Amino acid sequence: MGGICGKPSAIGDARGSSTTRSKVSSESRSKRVESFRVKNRGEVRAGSIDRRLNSSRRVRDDDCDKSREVSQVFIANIPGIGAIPKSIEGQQIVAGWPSWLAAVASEAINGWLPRRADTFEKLEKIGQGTYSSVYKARDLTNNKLVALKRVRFDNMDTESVKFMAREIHILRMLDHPNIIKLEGLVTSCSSRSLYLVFEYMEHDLTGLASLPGVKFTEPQVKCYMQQLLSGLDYCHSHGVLHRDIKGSNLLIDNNGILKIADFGLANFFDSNHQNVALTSRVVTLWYRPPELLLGATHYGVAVDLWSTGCILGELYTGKPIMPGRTEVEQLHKIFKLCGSPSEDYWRKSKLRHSTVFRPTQSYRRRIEETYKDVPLVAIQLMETLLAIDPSQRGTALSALKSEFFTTKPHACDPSTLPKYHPSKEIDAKLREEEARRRIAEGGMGLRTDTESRGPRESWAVPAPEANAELVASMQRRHDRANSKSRSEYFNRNKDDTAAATFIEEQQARPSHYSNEVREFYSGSLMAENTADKHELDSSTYQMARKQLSQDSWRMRKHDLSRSMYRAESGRSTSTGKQPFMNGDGYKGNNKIHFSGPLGASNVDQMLKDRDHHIQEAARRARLDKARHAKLHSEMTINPIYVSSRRQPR
Ligand SMILES: Nc1ncnc2c1ncn2[C@@H]1O[C@H](COP(=O)(O)OP(=O)(O)OP(=O)(O)O)[C@@H](O)[C@H]1O
Repeated sequence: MGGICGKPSAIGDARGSSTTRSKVSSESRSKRVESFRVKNRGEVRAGSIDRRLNSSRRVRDDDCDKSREVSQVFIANIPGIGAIPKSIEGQQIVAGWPSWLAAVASEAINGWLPRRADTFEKLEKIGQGTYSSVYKARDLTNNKLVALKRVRFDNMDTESVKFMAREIHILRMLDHPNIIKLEGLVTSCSSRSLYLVFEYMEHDLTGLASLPGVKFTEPQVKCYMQQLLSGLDYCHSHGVLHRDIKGSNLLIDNNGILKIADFGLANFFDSNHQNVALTSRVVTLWYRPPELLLGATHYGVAVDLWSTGCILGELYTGKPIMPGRTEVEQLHKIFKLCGSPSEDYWRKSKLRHSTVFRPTQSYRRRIEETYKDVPLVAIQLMETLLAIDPSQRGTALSALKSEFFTTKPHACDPSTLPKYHPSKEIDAKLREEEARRRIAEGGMGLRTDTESRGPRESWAVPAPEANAELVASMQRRHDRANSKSRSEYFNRNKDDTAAATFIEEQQARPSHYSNEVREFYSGSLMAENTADKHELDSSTYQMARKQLSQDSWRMRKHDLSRSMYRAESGRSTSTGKQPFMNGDGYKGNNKIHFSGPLGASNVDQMLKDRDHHIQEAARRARLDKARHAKLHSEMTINPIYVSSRRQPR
């Protein structure tokens, strides 16, 4: 994919060779296009691309072979995708699709021809997702700006390609003003990656909300919510769950139009019976509903509605409303705000993790009292969307008919919204990094989250670890031949983490339950070891300290704690000791904390202690570093001194 990734300086060099290539193959190309057009009953629409091919701004794609010359054509408005006979796969290869893609994703590309890389001019990177990078580019065929989402298939297992094929398949099916439009695909003959071509959107909601000084008005919030719910209603009525609704996946253009993007986790669902098992490892942690955290595998539209409720709260408050760092903490935040599930709910839902996650005390619902400044109609909608029982959340359509939209002030027209500077989640991250760098340069040392960032920016971007399980889950799907689609339909547990399966095993074997599950949860909530000697001597702690200087603060906290946990658990194993836990899963100020059953006081205390330990460890690391620096300067000045002095720990 040299063309897409090529630097502007390479553009001039590529001009001659591409032009020659274009002339040489023009005859065979038109024959093949014609043949493909006939075979697809005239669905192929040849673009007026040849003129553009002579453009001086064309980028290099030297690696692609001549068979790709046919590819400067695309199709619009593809009807539903049916079963693909084998002969179509052959035609697809003739039409320019790489055989590895046609073999696995024939349905997804059916009726389309690949775009070629040198019909785009790459401009800049605008997004970094879990398994993809997104670039702003210019489509040289029509001079329009586009977004190119590059998906790499490093180890090229067919399951990864099928996973991507589902995203393409779903995107092609959906056609709605509030859903991002997939305009084409670019393949590379040289590398096994694929570019998805989308219409270009200037903002995403996370980036916009984190712009300094931006505060949304009520008509504006209603305008965004109306568009989000309209897009969702369309998805749901077409049998598609998005399963990753969050600010950075809600794109907004300069005309105020909001479009739902990133269908990487989307899937079809059975709207009537919900009898098809789906994975519970979906939705970014902050936006994940309680039933998924509790291991539900039969669910429907309610998962997207929960995330929508989180977005609504975020639009009013300017920050994510439940930013948990781990699944346990996320559930605790949910219970504290939305109340704990009723007895009836626990009994009926039979959720896999309910035994271990069930709080020892019940929590009261506190949405209204928490958001006193939010208008009542918005609170009412939040109450519905953030119902603990998914069956109480209604539908996107019922939300659209709610008083929130019928009461004045009404949603404004998107075109009347203020125009903003382009802003993306990636920009918010960069601003955050810059702010941290400035603080570090100012000699203020390491700070906690809230100390080191502005109030608005501070919660704009999910912590890298906030979605660790989801990332790991997706990574597994890509790394191993263990696709979500396969596992969801044939074995609901395969796609879940070993840890989740582990809980089930433990539940089946009550005699081993406590110790093993405690260990699992100590990993989940993270265990802290505060023994100075152990921290300072262990090589893992040294590694963690090294990371302190490299990573973002949130990442630092996460890795530091995990390294310390690993060190601690390694020691426990070597001595053969099992960690000790008292009745409520919390063991005072020292050593290890376990999540165990949730109790309001113990979790709050645990989190407080954990932050305290992390700050302590960071402080000690700073002191240690200063000691090293001092000693180093002494050694440099006075070599004799060195030999007579013992090395520091
Ligand atoms: N059509 C587009 N126009 C402009 N920017 C886009 C477009 N599509 C994506 N982006 C930017 O790229 C970012 C990442 O894109 P996307 O969410 O599709 O990738 P991903 O790998 O699935 O991400 P994640 O893992 O965060 O869900 C988005 O948050 C957005 O800022």
